Amino acid sequence: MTTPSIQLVGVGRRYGPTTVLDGLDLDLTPGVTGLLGPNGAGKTTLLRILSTVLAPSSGHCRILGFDPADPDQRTEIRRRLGYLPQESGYPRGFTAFRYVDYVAALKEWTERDSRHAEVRRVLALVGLDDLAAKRMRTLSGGQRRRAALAQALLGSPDLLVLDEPTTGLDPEQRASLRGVLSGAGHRSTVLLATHQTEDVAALCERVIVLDAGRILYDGAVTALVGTATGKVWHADEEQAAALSSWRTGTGRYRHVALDPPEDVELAEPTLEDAYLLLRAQAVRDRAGVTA
Ligand SMILES: Nc1ncnc2c1ncn2[C@@H]1O[C@H](COP(=O)(O)OP(=O)(O)OP(=O)(O)O)[C@@H](O)[C@H]1O
Repeated sequence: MTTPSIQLVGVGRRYGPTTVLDGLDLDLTPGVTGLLGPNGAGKTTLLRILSTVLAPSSGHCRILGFDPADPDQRTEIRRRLGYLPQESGYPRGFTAFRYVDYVAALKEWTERDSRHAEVRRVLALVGLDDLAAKRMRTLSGGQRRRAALAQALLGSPDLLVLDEPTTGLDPEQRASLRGVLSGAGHRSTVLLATHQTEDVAALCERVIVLDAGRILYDGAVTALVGTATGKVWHADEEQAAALSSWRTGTGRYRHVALDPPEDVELAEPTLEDAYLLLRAQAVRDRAGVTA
């Protein structure tokens, strides 16, 4: 059995009186794991804890074999970590090359020639090699996001923590990024928080769904998609009671519901369908408990 590169036991986080993460138990091993959840579920908070930016209020973490609560061990984690925050500031006057080179220097990459070679490698990985000499302020939003991603990839880190990496990327860049991340997942532990269920379906074997600071689902993507079988269907009419319902380009409606009618024309479910159903079931369960 592979030793987990991340182990969380009873990890919680509060902001004042508000509990944002509630006693999470989680093991992560190499590969690309998707992290889904609604706005405010606690995804960024979890990623910040894994990146040693934020300390948990309770519980224990072991990251790449080190304890982030110990300052020396925290440094060891940071040496092996690549982190793409949800929002990052940019030195606007720096070129893309200088920005990534600056981060590489902060990461203790002292030998200039090998550092520059690594900066060129990661800029090429995110498709910015031709734009390396442009200043950050003159790049588009998606191009700046790719520069931020390039800094996370420096040194092929053992742990890659990415907060919505595909936001603002065009379809070619998103597809190309999938290649980069699946490659990274061969040797590293990659955790990818996103609202793009297609990216998770395309890339990840495992998905974690966070909801109100708790893990609602942790398992295989295929198993989660399988839970939606029989709950997605096509019809000629609108279905007001459905969880989601829209008229597709073919002129027919596609419906998703926890309790579909009988004898319907079933459609192939997607991860998005399964995610919507999982969340709806959780709301129903909570209402049932409080009723
Ligand atoms: N510094 C902070 N002080 C107080 N509350 C905070 C702070 N940071 C986050 N929160 C709260 O913690 C909760 C979880 O936020 P978090 O950013 O982790 O969610 P998320 O799942 O990443 O959401 P999104 O999908 O919108 O990015 C939210 O209710 C948020 O308001």
